This record gives sequence, C-alpha cells and structure tokens, in this order.
Amino acid sequence: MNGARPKILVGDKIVDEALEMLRAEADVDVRIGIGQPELEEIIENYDALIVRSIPLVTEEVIRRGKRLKVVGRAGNGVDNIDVAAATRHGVVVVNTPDSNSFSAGEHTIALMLASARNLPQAHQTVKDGGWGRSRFMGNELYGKTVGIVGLGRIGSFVATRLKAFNMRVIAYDPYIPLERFKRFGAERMETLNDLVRQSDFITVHTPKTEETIGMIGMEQFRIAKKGVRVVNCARGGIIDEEALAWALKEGIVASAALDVFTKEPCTGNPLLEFDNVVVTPHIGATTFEAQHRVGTDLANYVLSALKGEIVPNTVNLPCLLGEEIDTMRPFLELAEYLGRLYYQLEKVPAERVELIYNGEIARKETGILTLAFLKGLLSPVMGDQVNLVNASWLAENRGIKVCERRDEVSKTGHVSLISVIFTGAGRRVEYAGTLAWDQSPRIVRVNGYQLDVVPTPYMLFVEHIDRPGVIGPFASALGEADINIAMMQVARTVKGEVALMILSVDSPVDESTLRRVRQLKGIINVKVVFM
Ligand SMILES: NC(=O)C1=CN([C@@H]2O[C@H](COP(=O)(O)OP(=O)(O)OC[C@H]3O[C@@H](n4cnc5c(N)ncnc54)[C@H](O)[C@@H]3O)[C@@H](O)[C@H]2O)C=CC1
Ligand SMILES: O=C(O)CCC(=O)C(=O)O
Repeated sequence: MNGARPKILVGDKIVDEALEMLRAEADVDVRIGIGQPELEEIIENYDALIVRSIPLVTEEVIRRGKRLKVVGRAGNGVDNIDVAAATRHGVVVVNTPDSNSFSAGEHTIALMLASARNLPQAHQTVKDGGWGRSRFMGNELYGKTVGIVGLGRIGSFVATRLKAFNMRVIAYDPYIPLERFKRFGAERMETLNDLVRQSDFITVHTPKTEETIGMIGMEQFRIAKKGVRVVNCARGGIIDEEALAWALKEGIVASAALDVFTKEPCTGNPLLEFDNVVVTPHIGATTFEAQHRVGTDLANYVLSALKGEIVPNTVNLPCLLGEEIDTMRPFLELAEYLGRLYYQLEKVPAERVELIYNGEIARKETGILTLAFLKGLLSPVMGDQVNLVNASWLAENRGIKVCERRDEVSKTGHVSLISVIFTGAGRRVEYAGTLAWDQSPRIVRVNGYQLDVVPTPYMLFVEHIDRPGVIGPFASALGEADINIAMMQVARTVKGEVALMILSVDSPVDESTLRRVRQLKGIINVKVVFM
C-alpha cells in the first residue's frame, strides 16, 4: 500500500463492525445502493470496492478503476462481478462463501415449508380478518422425495436437515465424488432428468453459470411429477422463469418459492401474479449472524489483499486454506525468485516453461506457486502491472506455454525442490531452488552449476574462465568502487573451463564499474540481477 492509506468504496450495506475494521486502516466511503453511472464515474479514486449482489462490477468499472486492486463480495455468488475482466486487469476478487451458507440453507427450508403449507397466504388471510382454513390445504415433507441440484455447501446443509424430516434425499451434481453424496445421505442421480422424474420437491443450489442457466426448464417441467414444488434460493434464472410460469398455469407445479430472480428487484415479474408463488426479496443471507460473519470476514480479506497478501477465498486464484497460506509463503518467495532470474540472465524469449515440483511440495497446491513464478518471470519486463492474479493470463498472451509436473519422490535428497526448464529459440535453460532448514529460499542450480545461494536484492552472475588470478582482480575492482561483497560463491562443471561466480553486493553496481569489471582478463560476462 506504499505507506498511504488506501481508499475503499463500500457499495452496499455491511455491518458497522466491519466498517470500523476497514476504517482503522483505510479511508472508507459508504454509498449504499450506488447506481452504475456514479460507480463508473468515481471508481478511479478507490483501491478497493466492496459489493453485495448489486451493483454490477462490469469490465467498464474495472477498466475505469485505474488504482483498483481488490473487489470484495460480501457474500458468495460473484455473478454480478466480471471476474475474467478483473483477472485480466490484475484485480483480486475475494468473497465469503462460507459465511452465509447456514442462513441460505435455513431460508431454503423456510421457503419449502412456507410454500408447502401456504404460510404467507394463510398469514395474510388472518391479518385481513379472515379464516377459511380449507383453502390452505398443504403437503407434508415427511416421506416425500426432495431433489437437490448442486450438493455444495448449501445443498449439503439442506440435505442433512431434510433427512431429519424423514425425506428421501436424491441429488444431482456431476462435479463431486460419490463419497460426498454418501456423507450427506443423498442418493446420487446420474442425470438431472432422473432427479426431476422422482422428486416431489426440487431445490436448486448451483452457482449461475452458462450450464446452469435455465437448467430447470420446459424439458424438465414436462417430465416432472404433477404437483411438484420447486424452490430457488440460489440464483434467479437457474429455474427458467417463463417455463415455471407455464408449468404453474398447467398445474404441473403446485407451488414455487423464490428468493432470487432473473432481474432484481423483481417488480413486474409475471410470477408475482400467481397465488401459489411465495417470494422473498433475496434475503437468504439476511440474518444478523450471517451478515456479521460476512462483513467481518470480508473486511479482513480486503485489508490483507490490499497489502498484497494471499487470502483465503480469492475467487481468481487457486484456493488455499488459512494454514496452507503460512506453509506456502516461503515457497511462493522461492518460486518468484526463480522466475525473476530468467529475463535478467537471458535475452531469449521463453516459449515454453516447465515447472517440476519434487518431494513434499508436490503434495501441495502448486498452482499458486506457478503463478508466483510467472509473476517473477514477467515482472522484470512488465513492471508492477503483473501480479498473481493476471500473471497466467499475461504469460499466455505473450505466447508462453506453461506446464507443471509433480513427483513426490525426491530425486536429489532435498525435502522439496522446484526446478524450472525454459526453452526458447533453440536454447534450454534450467534453474532449481529449495528451502533451507530455516525455510529461507536457496537457489541450488543454475544450468549445470550446483550452488547454494541466498537470493538478495543486488546480485551479480559472472561467468569466467576457471583459472587462478581471475576472481581476485574482480573483487578488488568492486572494492575500489566502494561496493561491499556480502556473499560470494563459485561453481564449475569441468575444471579449467568456464565457472560461474555469484555475488551478493550491498549496493547497486554503477555502469562505469560494470564496464570495468567486464573488461577484466578471464571474465566472460557479468549480469546484474535484482531480486
Ligand atoms: N439467496 C441467497 O441469499 C444466497 C444464495 N447463494 C447462492 O447459492 C448457490 C449455492 O452456493 P454454495 O452452496 O455456497 O455453492 P458451492 O460452490 O458450495 O456449491 C455449488 C455446487 O453446485 C455444483 N454444480 C455446479 N454446476 C452444476 C451443474 N451444472 N449441475 C449440478 N451441479 C452443479 C457444484 O459442483 C457444487 O457442488 C450459489 O448460487 C450462491 O450464489 C449463496 C448464499 C446466499
Ligand atoms: O446478502 C446478499 O448480498 C446476497 C447473498 C447472496 O446471494 C450470496 O452470498 O450469494
């Protein structure tokens, strides 16, 4: 954050405690319900933006947010955020998917019961002075079959609660292992239509994606049991609204309970005309408990992300849990160092990069290390526009093919070793690094040379003839220029041929000293490396 207090725009209601946490470290402007044009106009002044399901964080907002580093979603669904655009612009997107699942799950069950027992209609009748009990004949959940589409956080929460109602729980989620179905007492359905055919109740709990938009549509209502009851507490449009209206008219659907709509607020939505449609204004997560968790968790994530730290629940980075972040931190540093070496030592564009994770590190989430490596690789040529979020996209854009290989068996005796092989313009270059006993990064191989070098801010990589009288004059020339050598290592592959000397110096080496040392006898080349 370069010492200055960051500026954060909060575009929707979050709890006061979260605002206080943000204000302790940043200047915060709260604009609840900010409109799209105003957001686009003022976003250039902010380092972070916090939203709920509105406003829309479009590519235009991200493009105009010249200093925007973080978009925080106080909640789970990020369908109002153009995550791909954020990734291209290096903007971190964080959310709090675990913080409101209980509330959304409980609201799903409340909706299911409310619509099965006509609660809102009965309530209104009594309030209006009426009674008329026979109009409110409903259905029990007991003994019925519920079809859960999407067995993630909320779907699984709903599954276990509905088991307690003595329901048969069937679920469709092609992206999770059978073991998860068993854990939550759900029968796995091979196809969505198998689930639809058997369900007395259908509840959807998927994210809104190309694949899930309209996934409960005409085809499904045509094969559904007559009298099926449907619930959508996930995202508007997963149950196709037009098809639902048709199925309600046809009497196929006995009732629908909806917390979410294709367009929100849902004023004028034809589904509101149906007496047997129970609606709430997207309040699945609107509980004191969920909002407290969502707000305070998000405040922590946004502040950490602004400091450049890796936080859990970064939508556009590989997922790391809290404790994994600590284990991975020194490896992230190492991977970035290995990347930084390449364009400072070589003037050949890398066309292909292969990262080999060997030993214990091969068991970890190495995707994030590859991103750190790419950030290091591109930073010397692209500056600070590169970060973990956009590094992969930028590398791909520059035509660099990146592959990863993992081998849990250590081949070199190192507990963990990261090796990188670069190929480009017919050349092959290889570096490797590890962590020392104190978890500090070490570069242990540069092409064929075996070393044990601590990366430091100013380094010189010097190839020279392996014979007496070469190193001494080099060190003296630096001394005469008042440049202190903090560390020096020499490695060779064949006696009397070429050797590599690596020096850490305490201050940058000026151009005239560089010219001088490059001309010394026996020196082949001198490359400056900034870590
Ligand atoms: N109404 C509200 O206020 C709230 C709504 N939500 C919404 O609830 C939904 C579920 O949230 P979580 O359970 O936390 O998400 P999650 O990511 O934990 O679970 C989603 C599940 O859907 C599955 N899935 C994805 N595509 C699928 C497909 N084509 N067919 C079947 N399954 C598929 C995934 O494999 C995953 O297991 C999201 O849309 C989220 O935005 C979440 C919180 C509050
Ligand atoms: O309370 C909100 O902002 C909406 C919650 C929600 O839909 C989500 O977290 O996905």
